[in-house]
Amino acid sequence: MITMPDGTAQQMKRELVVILEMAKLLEKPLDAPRTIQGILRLLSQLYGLNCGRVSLPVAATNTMEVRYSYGLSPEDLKAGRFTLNINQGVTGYVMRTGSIGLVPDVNKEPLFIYRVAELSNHTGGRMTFIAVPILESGRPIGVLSVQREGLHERPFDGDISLMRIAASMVGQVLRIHQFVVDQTAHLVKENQHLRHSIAIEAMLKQSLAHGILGTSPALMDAVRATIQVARSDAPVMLLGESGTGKEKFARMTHQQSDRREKPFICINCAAIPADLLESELFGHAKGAFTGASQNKQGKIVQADGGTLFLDEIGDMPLALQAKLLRVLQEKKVDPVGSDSAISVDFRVITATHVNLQESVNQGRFRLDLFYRLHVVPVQLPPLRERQEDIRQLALHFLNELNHHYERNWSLEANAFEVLERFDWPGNIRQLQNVLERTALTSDQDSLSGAKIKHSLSSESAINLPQHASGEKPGISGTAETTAYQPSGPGQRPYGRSYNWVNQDEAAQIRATLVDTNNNQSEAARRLNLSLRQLRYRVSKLGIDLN
Ligand SMILES: Nc1ncnc2c1ncn2[C@@H]1O[C@H](COP(=O)(O)OP(=O)(O)OP(=O)(O)O)[C@@H](O)[C@H]1O
Repeated sequence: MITMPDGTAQQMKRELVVILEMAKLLEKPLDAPRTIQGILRLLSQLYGLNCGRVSLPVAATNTMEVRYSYGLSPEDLKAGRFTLNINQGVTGYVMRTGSIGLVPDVNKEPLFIYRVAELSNHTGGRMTFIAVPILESGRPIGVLSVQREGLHERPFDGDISLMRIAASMVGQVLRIHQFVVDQTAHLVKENQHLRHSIAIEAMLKQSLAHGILGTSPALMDAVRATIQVARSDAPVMLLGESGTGKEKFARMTHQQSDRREKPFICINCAAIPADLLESELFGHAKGAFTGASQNKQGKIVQADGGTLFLDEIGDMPLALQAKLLRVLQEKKVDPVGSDSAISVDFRVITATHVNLQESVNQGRFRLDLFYRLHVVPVQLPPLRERQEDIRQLALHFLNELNHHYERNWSLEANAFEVLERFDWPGNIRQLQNVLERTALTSDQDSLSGAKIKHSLSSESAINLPQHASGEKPGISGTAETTAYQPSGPGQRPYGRSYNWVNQDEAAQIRATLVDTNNNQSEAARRLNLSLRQLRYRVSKLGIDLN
């Protein structure tokens, strides 16, 4: 049996008590601040090691701060007295080197910095400062420090070994705490991601239910914007080139609103001659003009309770704009030749392919009406800006054709390539037509890229209405037409010119990228391409961007 002096046995007993009490703290559910403070409290109350603190490095800085403490005044903590540079003082030394820091008498140690008010006021007596590293895989991740006041009989060895045990417990708590924090952050992120995916899925389902195909971000933005406001009565203005699905979106908005059981009335202001548009919209009384043999209900009254969709609103004559504004303000319609107004309640959705702000600037559209209608603008992307949707749309339309004509047409792989490389100035409607023409003129069920190209080149002979440039489509209500040029520079009847991706372009794109220091936006601008088109060409032509 080993015998030891009474003092040593006593001290070991006390150490054991402290260790057992600390271990008990670790058995409790994890609460890092509480557990670490508990450890510091035990060191102080049971062992006389006071003002315990755990200093940790501050991320991305060269400093450390006290994160957990016991017995330090809140004023000192608040005053930030415990933030120190890692190159300073005993704590910094322990953190840098992973060694033990023992200052038997702080009054005699020049390295020691008096940070605590209590210490700075300390006059006589001996004050010992002990700091041990908190290690992880042998590397310091923080420092545990205490101070011991007065003359103690016991040697420092016992204090240091007890502190090492305490530091390893603190390290364990910190590790578990960090693990929980990381896991929680990961779960929060995953949860956000899931919510986002669910929201997109829900939107896709809703848009699919209305026959709107496509999953591209540009289309989803438009779907999101539309669905968000569908249930309100806010006027929606759909902006986009011809054939981008403005009418489809208007119908979806109506179907998603509380007015869905009521009529959806659609009128194309560009398709009706100006002199007939007034009576079409507002109605007329019998005898109002030659040929008005009976009362006629206008589209606005027909839309009562439901939604009125005014397509190509930019083509509405100024006189009718004033009349429409009155209806929107007063919620009353005056049919032509009638002196009794009819009360109406409808939601208005408008669509335009022209830049209405420009029309306002040029005096062709009333500013007050513009403000009334342009409450929720929704931009519908042209097909060339959502090339990733072309395959899905093409397959869908081909299915419809097969169903309708009871045939079994299919698209060859190179047909998809051709479809995806085309600019589609007439957008989805044009895609539909080209597929139908290709199918009907093909003597085989399998439709090749060459056949699609053939149908597309015959498109170049078709006159299409002036578009997208914001140029005047004709106030009279009959849109001006312009020849659709396949690739003539400067000719952009529908957005960008008819451009195939071809190898000859590669050198020009490379040179432009070099000239612009690989600034893709600037290169796209110089090449008269959208950024998306440029990126598509860069990937198709295998151009190295480095
Ligand atoms: N996202 C889509 N998914 C499936 N079909 C679509 C989609 N968008 C449009 N279409 C179809 O394309 C054709 C043109 O759409 P729509 O008439 O809604 O376009 P628009 O922008 O109103 O055209 P315009 O301005 O020339 O009247 C329609 O046959 C429509 O069903």
